[in-house]
Amino acid sequence: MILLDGKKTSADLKVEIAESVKELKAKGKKTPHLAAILVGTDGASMTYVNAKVKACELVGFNSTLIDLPEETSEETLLQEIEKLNNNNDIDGFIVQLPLPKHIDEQKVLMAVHPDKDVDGFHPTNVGRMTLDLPTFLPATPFGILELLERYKVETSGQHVVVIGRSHIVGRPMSILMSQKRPAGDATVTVAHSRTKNLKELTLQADIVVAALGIPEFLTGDMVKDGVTIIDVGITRIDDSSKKSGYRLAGDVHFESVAPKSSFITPVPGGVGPMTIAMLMKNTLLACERKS
Ligand SMILES: Nc1nc2c(c(=O)[nH]1)N[C@@H](CN(C=O)c1ccc(C(=O)N[C@@H](CCC(=O)O)C(=O)O)cc1)CN2
Repeated sequence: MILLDGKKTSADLKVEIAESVKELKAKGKKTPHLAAILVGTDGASMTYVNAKVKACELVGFNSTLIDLPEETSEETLLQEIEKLNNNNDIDGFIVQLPLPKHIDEQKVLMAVHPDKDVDGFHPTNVGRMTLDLPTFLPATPFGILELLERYKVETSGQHVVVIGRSHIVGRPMSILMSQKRPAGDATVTVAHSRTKNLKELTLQADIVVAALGIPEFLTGDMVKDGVTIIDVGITRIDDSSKKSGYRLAGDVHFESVAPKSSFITPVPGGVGPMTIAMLMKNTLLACERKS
């Protein structure tokens, strides 16, 4: 069993991105600048946004964090987005999800200019991704492709079962892995909460992408020997024995699944850190595209 080490791979990627930034600077080009909008005080979202700002520092980007209170109106948020769309120094920006319930997420994501949409969530960019045209790929699926490629996991002709159909992970993952591309060319099945014979499907899978958000859902009896496992889930579970007060659980029951796997991502240290690194890659691309 080989661990797909997202922590190390993302660190390698950040070194590569930092090199590109140095080259840009040496040529007198602009320093990439990422902005992030955070609405509210959700603990996990704060952790992720802070990690994005820290990653910017590490690779030599400029960053701007716009921290808005929970009660921010949709209108105010749309105004903040418009300011970033019109700010020439900002190459790309993200609105951290989830948003508070009173805000229409789709309306917000559609307000981000596609050229600055480094999350790849705008319908224009989703369409371009679907047609396999140059665009910003959503960071989590992009990170999974990068991990599979760097670890030389065979995907061509393999049966991939993606559990979950979210706009951020499951849906784009299924599209990307079915395309003719590195870490693609797979035969993909998308399973979700209404799927009737899930275990029958996962038992046939060469690769399982677990992205349903139910902790430790996928167990050893649901997979075949030699399977590759991509665990996208990160749930915080109360645990008073930990200093933080919680432990992190993936969607995969690691203890029973790992012994049957050829490759498996851990939680933490698997897909999560790759998400941050690929956001940096998209921001660099946004900056390079402008110059
Ligand atoms: N605008 C966006 N919102 C959200 C996205 C996104 O790509 N864009 N994805 C997720 C959250 N996310 C990034 O924003 C993210 C999740 C997890 C990690 C990560 O590094 N996790 C660590 C554990 C960290 C911890 O909780 O202590 C790990 O897995 O090792 C980074 C980014 C939803 N929202």
